[in-house]
Order: sequence, then C-alpha cells, then structure tokens
Amino acid sequence: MKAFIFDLNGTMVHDMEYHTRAWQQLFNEDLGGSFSWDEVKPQMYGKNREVLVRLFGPDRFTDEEMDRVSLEKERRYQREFLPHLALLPGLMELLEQAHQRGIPMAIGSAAIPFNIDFVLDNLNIRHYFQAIVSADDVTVSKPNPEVFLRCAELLGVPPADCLVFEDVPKGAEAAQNAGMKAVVLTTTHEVAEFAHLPNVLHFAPDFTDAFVRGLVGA
Ligand SMILES: O=P(O)(O)OC[C@H]1O[C@@H](O)[C@H](O)[C@@H](O)[C@@H]1O
Repeated sequence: MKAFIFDLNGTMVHDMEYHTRAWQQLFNEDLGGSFSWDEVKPQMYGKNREVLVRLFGPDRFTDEEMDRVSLEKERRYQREFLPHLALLPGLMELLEQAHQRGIPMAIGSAAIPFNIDFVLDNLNIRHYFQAIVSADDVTVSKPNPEVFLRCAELLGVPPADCLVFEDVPKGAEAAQNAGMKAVVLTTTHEVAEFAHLPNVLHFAPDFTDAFVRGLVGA
C-alpha cells in the first residue's frame, strides 16, 4: 500500500458512543422524536444533514435548521467527550512510523471541520496529514466513495494503492465503492456486520495489532 486514509470517529478516537448519545438526546429531548439506542446507532454514518433526513424525512427541516441542529449536536458531543479525548492505542506510533517512511496520509471523514479540528488540534497531530476531506468537501457522504476518492486525488495516489482504516460497515462499503481495501477497527461494530464486504483485509481492536504494525514494517 502506498497511502493510508483514516476515517476519524470510531477509528482514530473511540467516540461513537458519544456521537450516538448526543444525537439520541437531541432527537428525543429537543426534536420530539422517540428513537431507541438500537435505532440511532445504525444511523451513525454520513453527514449530519444526511442523518437528519434519514430519521426525520426530507421536509422536516430547512438547511439552516439542520446546520443549527448539527452544531448543537457537536457542541454537546465535544463537551462530553473532551475529558476522554485520546488516540486509539498504537495510533500515535503508527502515524510517526508511517510519516518517517514517507507514506502519505489523509483523513476522510463525514464529520464537519469543527469536529475534525477538535480532534486534530487538541491532540496536536494535524502535521501528519497531507489531506483532510470533511463533510463540507463532498456532495454525498459514505457509503458513497466520493470522500475517499477525493483523499486519493489530493494525495496523488491511485485509489487501488490506498488502504482505508474504518470502523463502521457503511464506511468500509465506501472504501469498497472507491476500489480500496480496508482494515476495520472493532471499536463500534461486530465482525459479522462486515461479512458482505470483500475488501476488508483484517479486523483489529486497535493499532497495536501485529498485522497493522506490519503495514509500516514495525
Ligand atoms: O466518518 P466518520 O469520521 O466516522 O464520522 C462519522 C460521524 O461523524 C459525526 O460528526 C456525525 O455527527 C455522525 O453522525 C457520523 O456518524
């Protein structure tokens, strides 16, 4: 593999429960919904506007309202997650080794820049990434391949030479649709949920995993 593309939430940081909880509270306490955890969790992919349309239909909110709701959700998420903000075990070492070996790296996330900046700047890791593609940079998000194809283009590496690190089935599906192999971090979903995706090379609990370390010759 010539380049690495990292999903952000649930892959670099173990935070998907915090996203799910922030959304569930907002849906049920502020927006009049009554969604269970098991109904909200599978919706945790794609842009915030896409999440809102999937759950409330296309006519409920204006674009401005969706952006306001989205920002409120991220403020709540950041407030709750900040005390726990840390990279997954082994990721800092992997980033450093890949950087030293000249492997280009990108972030391809459905999150808005507000959340990407929250992680990168608080953890001081922005300098490792040659490209960052957020919700604002694509017309359609995962499982559409646009986000990962844009990363490959910005890195100047053919899609087939990019390896994606993901944690959700819809994200691994986006990699498949982009013609990219994926390594799945099992922070958020069960291995069986990825059974339909032939591009998944390996499942790992975190970045200390021997297969993952072997990718940078460590
Ligand atoms: O694409 P990533 O980095 O996993 O981010 C996905 C999540 O990003 C969050 O910002 C959204 O609020 C979630 O709805 C979404 O699931």
